[in-house]
Amino acid sequence: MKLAYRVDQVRAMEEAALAADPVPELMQSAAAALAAAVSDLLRRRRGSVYGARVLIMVGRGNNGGDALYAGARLADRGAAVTALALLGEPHPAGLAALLAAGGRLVDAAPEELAALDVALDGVLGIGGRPGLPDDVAQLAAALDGAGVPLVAVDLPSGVDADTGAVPASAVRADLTVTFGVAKACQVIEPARSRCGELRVVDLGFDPALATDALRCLEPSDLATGWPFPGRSSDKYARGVVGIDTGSPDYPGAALLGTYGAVHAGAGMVRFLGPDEAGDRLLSLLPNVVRADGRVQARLVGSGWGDRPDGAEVLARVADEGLPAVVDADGLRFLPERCPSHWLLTPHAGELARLLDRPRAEVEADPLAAAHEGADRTGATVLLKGATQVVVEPGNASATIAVPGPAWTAQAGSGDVLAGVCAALLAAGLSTSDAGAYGASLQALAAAEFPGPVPPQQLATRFPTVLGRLEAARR
Ligand SMILES: NC(=O)C1=CN([C@@H]2O[C@H](COP(=O)(O)OP(=O)(O)OC[C@H]3O[C@@H](n4cnc5c(N)ncnc54)[C@H](O)[C@@H]3O)[C@@H](O)[C@H]2O)[C@@H](O)CC1
Ligand SMILES: Nc1ncnc2c1ncn2[C@@H]1O[C@H](COP(=O)(O)OP(=O)(O)O)[C@@H](O)[C@H]1O
Ligand SMILES: [K+]
Repeated sequence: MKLAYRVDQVRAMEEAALAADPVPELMQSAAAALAAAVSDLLRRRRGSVYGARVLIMVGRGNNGGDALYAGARLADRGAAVTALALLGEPHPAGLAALLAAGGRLVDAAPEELAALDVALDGVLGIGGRPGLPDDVAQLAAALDGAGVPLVAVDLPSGVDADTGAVPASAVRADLTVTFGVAKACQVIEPARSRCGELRVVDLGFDPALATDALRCLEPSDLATGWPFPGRSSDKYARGVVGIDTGSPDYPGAALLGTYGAVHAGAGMVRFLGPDEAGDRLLSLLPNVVRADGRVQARLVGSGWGDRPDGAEVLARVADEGLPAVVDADGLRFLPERCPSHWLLTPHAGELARLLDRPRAEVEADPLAAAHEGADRTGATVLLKGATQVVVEPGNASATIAVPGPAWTAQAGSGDVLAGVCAALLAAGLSTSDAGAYGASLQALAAAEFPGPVPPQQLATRFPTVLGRLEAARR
């Protein structure tokens, strides 16, 4: 599992490290690692650092300082390094080091950008506000257009470091060399995609100083935490899911959720929704049981439309006390306070309606919106989207699912995912793990295909992915 942090947490870790080591030393460690990463890139692309043409875009903070010191190291190795000050006076000691090593300070970008071998973005780091002045944005876009590899120092300038939003112009990097720990913007879209490859430089920060880091799942976490059946497991150990989804207008949601639960390994699925969907389901999946009986987790809400008894169904599910996934239209009928063993699976529009806010606000800061949703409802929230985040009520931490291709963004994907999450709840996982593992499985399965596939076909790839994960455990 990777961890990522907000700026206030990074600053606290930085301060503690600074108490042990003076500023220049920390900056020198950062610059040395940055110079090494740029040297690797130059060697890969042109064989050597010697004679490479390097442009450094410099702001007026320590981020520019890192870039200038790294530039000095590259100049020492024979690169032709040019620094361009973009926001005023650059870091004085860093600039002095670059000039002493034979680098130059210029007041305009070179005419022929395509002749550059690499550009460093040392404009803004964790002290930056989102967005870039127009001239900086134009230069960054021109470098990108000219095919010059861009290395972001700590983070791509212009992104919002804490939310992952890109509200205005921002650098698009090929490589980001980040210091101490990963930052939230490196794991949340759309900023995540602006980072390119991410390299985290160890500066000896103490992660124990921040208890509520963002937990970013990797496939190995699924291999360890997925409830694979044991040799003596029976269908009840694997878990029985009771599904009441779909409606005459939306029968497909019932089929898709059931596909999700069955292919994610539910021991049994009882389909308790409308007959139209149930009859069709049996012809596709004869293993599905239509009779009520023992159930270990419920799935409700997908494809309900304006179901007239929606609130009563949810009240019954709450009284019964079983873990449950409440998806889609079910979210319109939530009680004042939900049981803590419920997992809500809204997309941004559904969460916006729940919080009575514009959708754009949820999309601009999905993490904050998911926290608000969990705290208000009392249930765990899996907020779906390009970044899938899971938040428990009263818990300042959050889990981010393994990211997957955008092809997943299609009608019906959410229905399948809700079925996967319900199967995981029935197998005994916590609401938070069920949401995060479910969303991760969907992403890993989607990554198996070179392009779009319908969600029901995606579900049939779950067994292959799970088989591989289980084998990786041994
Ligand atoms: N303190 C330390 O010892 C270390 C700091 N490090 C570096 O220091 C960086 C943070 O440095 P700073 O706190 O100086 O902050 P920045 O270097 O991010 O820059 C802040 C400066 O830019 C200006 N600014 C912010 N947003 C702007 C915008 N949108 N348009 C125009 N100007 C804007 C601010 O007014 C301020 O002057 C980190 O990202 C990292 O690169 C690393 O060297 C590790 C060690
Ligand atoms: N850009 C994206 N990249 C990857 N996955 C995405 C992206 N956008 C949406 N998704 C995923 O696609 C699924 C869509 O779910 P949802 O909108 O609820 O569909 P529906 O309700 O029609 O079934 C969710 O799992 C969501 O997280
Ligand atoms: K930067």
